[in-house]
Amino acid sequence: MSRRFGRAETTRMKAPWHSPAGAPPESRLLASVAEFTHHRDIDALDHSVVLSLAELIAVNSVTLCKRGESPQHPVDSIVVCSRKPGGGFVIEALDPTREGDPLDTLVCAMETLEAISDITDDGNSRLVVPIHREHAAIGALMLEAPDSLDNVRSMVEGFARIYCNYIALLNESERDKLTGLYNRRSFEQRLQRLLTLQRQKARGAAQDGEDKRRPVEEPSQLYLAILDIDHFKRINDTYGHVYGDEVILLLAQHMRASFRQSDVLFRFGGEEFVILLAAQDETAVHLVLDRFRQFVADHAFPQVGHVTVSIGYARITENDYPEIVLDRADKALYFAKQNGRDSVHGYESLTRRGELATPVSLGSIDLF
Ligand SMILES: Nc1nc2c(ncn2[C@@H]2O[C@H](COP(=O)(O)OP(=O)(O)OP(=O)(O)O)[C@@H](O)[C@H]2O)c(=O)[nH]1
Repeated sequence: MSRRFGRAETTRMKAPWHSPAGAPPESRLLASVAEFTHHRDIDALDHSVVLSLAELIAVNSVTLCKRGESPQHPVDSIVVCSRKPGGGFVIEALDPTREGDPLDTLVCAMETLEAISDITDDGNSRLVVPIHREHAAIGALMLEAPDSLDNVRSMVEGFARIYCNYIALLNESERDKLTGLYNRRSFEQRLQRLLTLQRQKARGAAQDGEDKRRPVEEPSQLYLAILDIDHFKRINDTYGHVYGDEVILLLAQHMRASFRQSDVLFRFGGEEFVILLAAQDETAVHLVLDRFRQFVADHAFPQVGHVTVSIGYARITENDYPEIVLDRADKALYFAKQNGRDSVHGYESLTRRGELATPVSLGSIDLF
């Protein structure tokens, strides 16, 4: 299989379940479904699905691709489980932004909602099955094997249906009911995913740098921003909670439309939102956040009219505890609230200018 997107995050795996030698195929199948639906964590579930299928069927590899939220980013994540020549499996998370085949084939199956059965350049059989719910694909499964995969197609489609139902349940527990944005519970896991993706991109960029034919991607930093609606209590008190809720909902929709698909948006509770975003540097992140602040200030909400927001942000590095970064961004937000609201402030620049007290260190806050 020609993989033009880069390799990353390798984990050596054993089969997750053990069915006795000679057990009937039905019990192996049930054992594998029981194993993957045991997971409550979406990344662990994804790994378990590809591994279970690779164990059940004599394949070279099983790929699970998850759909992105915009046409510019049709794929959100890709996980591949490959059989090793000496036995056992390797699971890799691949960079979903690299173009070419097999990404194009996976996207085609997701768009047409039709399974694709073909032969790869190196002569293997390939089966791509869309994972869909209510006429919309949430992803696709792709299998490659030396022999024909026609006889396993209905089983793979069954796996796709079970996976789809189960992921819907897990997704519900990760999302805020009013806005559909991620909730606070999913914050740490999303942050870890983003840091992993960041590492993959850095590695990919280094490889591209060695390969002079490829354009080098500009390095970027990760930032965490906390956005809070100003004087929200007044909105509730003046117009009632229903209009208050509508402001929260519309603001969330504007956030989705304004930020990049790769930025991760949370409603942390009440009228407070968190954004995880990548930017070239502090100037760039400030510009993006201030542009959104200005958009909100200029926008007229139904009935309520003009509303403003305050934003505080801080940089995230690999070694930071999430609580520390949240606390830094919160300090910058507090500064904005104390200094006129309707503004954006960065923790690092406030600290450099000596406008905040002592920088936040691990010993200074309660982690639990
Ligand atoms: N409508 C609605 N109101 C909420 C929700 N969650 C929290 N609130 C209200 O949001 C208000 C937040 O008020 P405060 O924390 O005092 O802050 P504020 O009035 O926005 O003032 P500043 O943040 O200082 O600008 C409270 O009145 C909460 O009851 C919600 O889901 N819907």
